[in-house]
Amino acid sequence: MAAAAHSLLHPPAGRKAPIPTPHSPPSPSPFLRLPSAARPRHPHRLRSTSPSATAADLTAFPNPNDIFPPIDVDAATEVELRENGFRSTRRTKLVCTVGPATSSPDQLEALAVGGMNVARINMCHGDREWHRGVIREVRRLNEEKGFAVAVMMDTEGSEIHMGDLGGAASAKAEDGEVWTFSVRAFEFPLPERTINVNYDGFAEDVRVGDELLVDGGMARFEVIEKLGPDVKCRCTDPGLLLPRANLTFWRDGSIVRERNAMLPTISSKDWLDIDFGIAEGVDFIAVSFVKSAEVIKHLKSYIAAKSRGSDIAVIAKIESIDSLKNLHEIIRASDGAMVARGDMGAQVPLEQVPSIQQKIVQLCRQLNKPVIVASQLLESMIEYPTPTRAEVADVSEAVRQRADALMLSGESAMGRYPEKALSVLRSVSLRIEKWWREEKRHEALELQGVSSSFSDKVSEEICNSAAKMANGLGADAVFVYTKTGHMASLLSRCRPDCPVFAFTTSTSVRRRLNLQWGLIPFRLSFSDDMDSNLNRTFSLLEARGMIQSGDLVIAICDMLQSIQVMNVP
Ligand SMILES: Nc1ncnc2c1ncn2[C@@H]1O[C@H](COP(=O)(O)OP(=O)(O)OP(=O)(O)O)[C@@H](O)[C@H]1O
Ligand SMILES: CC(=O)C(=O)O
Ligand SMILES: [K+]
Ligand SMILES: [Mg+2]
Repeated sequence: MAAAAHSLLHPPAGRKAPIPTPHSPPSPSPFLRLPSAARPRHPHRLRSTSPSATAADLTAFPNPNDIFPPIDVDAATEVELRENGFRSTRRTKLVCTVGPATSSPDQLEALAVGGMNVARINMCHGDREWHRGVIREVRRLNEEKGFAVAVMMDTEGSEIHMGDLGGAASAKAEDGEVWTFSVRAFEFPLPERTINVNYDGFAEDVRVGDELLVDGGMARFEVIEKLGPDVKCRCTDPGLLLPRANLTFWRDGSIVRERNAMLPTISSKDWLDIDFGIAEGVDFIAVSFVKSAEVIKHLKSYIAAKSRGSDIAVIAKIESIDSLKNLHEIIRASDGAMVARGDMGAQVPLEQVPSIQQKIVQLCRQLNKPVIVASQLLESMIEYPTPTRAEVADVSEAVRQRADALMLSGESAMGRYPEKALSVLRSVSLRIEKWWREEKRHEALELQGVSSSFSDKVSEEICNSAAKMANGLGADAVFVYTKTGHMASLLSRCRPDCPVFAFTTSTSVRRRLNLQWGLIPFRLSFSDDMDSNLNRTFSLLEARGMIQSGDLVIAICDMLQSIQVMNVP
């Protein structure tokens, strides 16, 4: 079960060189104060256990709630902090798609231990009972084992896709074979070389000569004959057909969007799934094949009316040509975005995907929305225990772009090495983040203002200043006390050199912050008296060995809009 904390690729990164921190006692006023500069410096001691302590540590650890009820942090994050030290702890968040390979309690726990921040369930696959089982198991792990894994539900959407393969896990299409794609309702088992298509207009919309792509080109066919509901196609590029694989058809080099362009983004099945997600209290709903901002606004107001007070975040999946056309409005309307490269690669030429990815990542940062880079990051690890060099380079690039989160799909859902794949994401993230900090590769990205009200503008400026001060002073951490999570996300947006400890009273805000770069969300009740908040936090964290006397902390709070700079007493 132990997901190795450190690299499969490199030896464990050694302990980071000691970071000098100035000493000074905390001063009493809640406003901007600096520690006295000319104090002696002492090396930052790391409260390390063994370098590869993850799983063992977690099982050896009693449930933190039993001992320290007033403060909660994700158990695996706490271990990572000890292992890597404050400043070197992982910033990039990790999303794992749960599937048959990872849905048992032990498998889910292994992913949580391995650093999964968000568990994704894809409503294209599995049934209601299966989804409910996974959601409840994640919640149970959180409660009983001290994790804070969030749950993301990903809608099916109503793009054209194949049906189930009559129970088969996959089917192989060979060069030259003739397959029938049909809109007929078949009894199982399906006739040989027959694929059911979910879109009723399919047989009318396609023309002889069109090219049919399965999963964006994993297999290709040419339409050779139309016979009522049946469309005969010859395989021109052999490949593996997976149940419910996405289908697109192309004519004269362009994707065909006939009447299927009118399909709703959220189908009637999706609405039922969304009701289910709201009832089960998922943290994120990712909307597949978003075409416009309207659908996001519609869903957000539905959630607000239906779930009164709960704050499910809506993530726009950018995976179609229409979503690229309306990118700004869609992202502005959403609580985050996903670069869904799988289907996107079926709709735009593959060579355009990398620049689109970079554009979306930067736009999300500008608009202060978390962004997930998804699909095929470690595709070969579905079958093999080590990634290809090219995959490692791809993961590195997403980390270097400072995307908030990376996502595993088939690698964790149905691959042979889910924990190893997660461990690769972890070690590559750590290594590239460290490289970036050491090289001080501060990007040219100039952050523009995102706030509309004056009060928000003040918060934004405080966050920008706090991040800048943290970098300039070599702070060990920024502490942010936030009711809604907004100030924490503004800090994350600045991508500071040290981690951000985000204290929030709400369990759901805390789980939502799991998706944002560099944030370590804690649940803590706090007051509007910053001095007492800080003293309480210091003693709680010190008792847990998470901070120690002398650590330099910059603290901000959304209620007071103050900045304090102080050493842990
Ligand atoms: N709940 C599940 N039950 C069975 N198989 C699953 C499940 N979730 C995922 N899979 C398998 O893992 C593969 C990759 O998962 P992923 O979530 O990326 O789906 P996808 O079908 O490729 O579509 P998309 O991500 O575009 O919705 C799927 O094609 C499917 O074979
Ligand atoms: C994740 C997803 O939906 C895609 O890449 O298509
Ligand atoms: K989906
Ligand atoms: Mg998709």
